Amino acid sequence: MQTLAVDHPLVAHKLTTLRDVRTDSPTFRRLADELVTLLAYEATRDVRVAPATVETPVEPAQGVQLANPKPLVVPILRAGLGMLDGMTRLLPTAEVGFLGMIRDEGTLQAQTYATRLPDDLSGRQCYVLDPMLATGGTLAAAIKLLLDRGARDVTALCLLAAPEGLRFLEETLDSAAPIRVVTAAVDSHLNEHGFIVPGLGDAGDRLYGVV
Ligand SMILES: O=P(O)(O)OC[C@H]1O[C@H](OP(=O)(O)OP(=O)(O)O)[C@H](O)[C@@H]1O
Ligand SMILES: O=c1cc[nH]c(=O)[nH]1
Ligand SMILES: [Mg+2]
Repeated sequence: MQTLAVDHPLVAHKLTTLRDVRTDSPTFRRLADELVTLLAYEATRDVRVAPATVETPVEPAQGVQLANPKPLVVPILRAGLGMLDGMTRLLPTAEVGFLGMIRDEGTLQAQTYATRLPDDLSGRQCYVLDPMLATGGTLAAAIKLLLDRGARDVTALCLLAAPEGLRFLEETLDSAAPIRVVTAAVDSHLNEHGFIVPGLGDAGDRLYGVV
């Protein structure tokens, strides 16, 4: 597994405001959207393209276009939805699948409550969106689901990752498939409630309110 913490002053600047407890939901949503577009630039560095020719006003030019099958973007509901627009702005022809997962805040175990994905993911490059990689249970279960459907090339985009969660993914995922995690930062540790420290709190609640 490869982990990339994107080292860029704009990412650090936006992340700092995102963390701030005084940042309201509308601002939090806008910053999450902007951050994912910056992360997506790095996360799609190996997106597959095929040669293409276009007519410029002057003469034909050789270029590239996204190869088929098109990439699949998979936000993990609920908080991952806050990253979807930012991602598809950069990859407008990508298809979108959905996973609904919730972590039991007592046991810290992830449960899947919704799955809407293509049955066959062989040959698809998959981009999983979830702002928080804490214990890693949610992301590990999501990636396993994609691998079980034939995906062999999975990149996860997170706003924050904990070292414990990254280690858990390393230990539990099939190392034969190339898995990448692209994050805005790797934080210090998890607290006794499984929250990322210093973190930003509950990402779903900060995006959408407490339910
Ligand atoms: O790495 P883990 O320890 O599994 O925790 C991370 C998960 O917890 C949060 O979702 P949550 O369960 O709060 O659901 P929500 O998006 O509906 O708020 C977050 O968005 C991740 O999906
Ligand atoms: O810090 C954390 C951990 C899990 N889920 C969150 O939203 N935040
Ligand atoms: Mg939540």
